Amino acid sequence: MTAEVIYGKQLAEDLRQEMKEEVSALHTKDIRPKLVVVILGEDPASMSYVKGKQRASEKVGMDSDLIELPVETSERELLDLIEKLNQDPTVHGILVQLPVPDHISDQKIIEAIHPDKDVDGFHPANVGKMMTGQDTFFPCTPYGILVMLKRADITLEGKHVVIIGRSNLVGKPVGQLLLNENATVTHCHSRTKDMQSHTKQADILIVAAGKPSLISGEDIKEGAVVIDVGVNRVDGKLTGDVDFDSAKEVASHITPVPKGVGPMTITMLLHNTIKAAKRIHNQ
Ligand SMILES: NC(=O)C1=CN([C@@H]2O[C@H](COP(=O)(O)OP(=O)(O)OC[C@H]3O[C@@H](n4cnc5c(N)ncnc54)[C@H](OP(=O)(O)O)[C@@H]3O)[C@@H](O)[C@H]2O)C=CC1
Ligand SMILES: Nc1nc(=O)c2c([nH]1)NC[C@@H]1CN(c3ccc(C(=O)N[C@@H](CCC(=O)O)C(=O)O)cc3)C=[N+]21
Repeated sequence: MTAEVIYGKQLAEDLRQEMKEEVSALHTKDIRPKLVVVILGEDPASMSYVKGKQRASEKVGMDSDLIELPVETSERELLDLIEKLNQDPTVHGILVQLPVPDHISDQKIIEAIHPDKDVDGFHPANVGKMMTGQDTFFPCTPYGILVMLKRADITLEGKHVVIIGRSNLVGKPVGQLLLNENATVTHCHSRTKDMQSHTKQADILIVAAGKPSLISGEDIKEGAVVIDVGVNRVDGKLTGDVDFDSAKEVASHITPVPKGVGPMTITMLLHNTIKAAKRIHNQ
């Protein structure tokens, strides 16, 4: 079997076309969805993601601001800035690029962003809503994966989904969203014993470990769907966590890196920002 490749990039472009029309319709009502991204320091990988997001928001006609702060910015200064953005009625979405430098607490920053402007979906209030099956901002990468699976006509109900990873940003929320869709969910992590015995059971395998070539064809059940979330730079080249060439011989569907999950993440960020603007303006 040679897998069908699911190009998130193509789907992302289609969805952004639809969003462009939605944004123009909002402009006629004097609503201008606006995202503000805050980044501390000049990590090249972070900068590249942030630039991608800027380009994407411009393309759909959305307003977006990038606030670049020096790496030595204090926690107090960052919290004050977030408070100012919380109060600013022209700002609908706030994203602080994570991780922040060690002298600042990620959790404090996440909790400082007003839940109504938390387009990352990381605030405990929004996480709690997701856990209890309520509508809210869903974290962008998990949500992008869900939309990609649905658009590829992959049934989720009753499927065994195995996720490698249990981070608050990716692993845990993707498991929760798929549980909400009636999948049976297993998480593997660094303390899991005999991981292959789990991955081999997966109808849908989601790999979010940040370890290049962690998974290859021999770890995958014939006909499984493989979603590669990993973004690793190896010898200057971007690669995922899955050995694509061996995996595609076994899987029925597989996402590439690049052009897979990443572009969907950015698209769901735009979606959440439009949702925030509509909600703030009671649309
Ligand atoms: N494409 C996109 O849009 C995005 C991609 N990413 C990428 O996804 C990957 C994961 O991100 P994130 O969740 O933030 O990363 P974290 O480092 O926070 O989490 C990694 C998870 O993988 C587990 N893990 C690590 N090594 C192994 C191993 N050898 N075997 C089994 N489990 C393992 C860890 O286990 P434990 O909990 O025990 O430590 C942890 O739960 C990264 O490559 C990141 O760059 C992230 C966000 C967006
Ligand atoms: N508050 C916060 N929210 C995030 O959502 C967040 C974050 N912090 N910190 C970093 C991670 C990582 N992340 C990516 C998003 C898109 C691509 C992406 O679009 N990748 C392209 C390639 C881009 C390139 O060529 O560099 C692709 O896979 O095709 C990658 C990585 C979001 N993150």
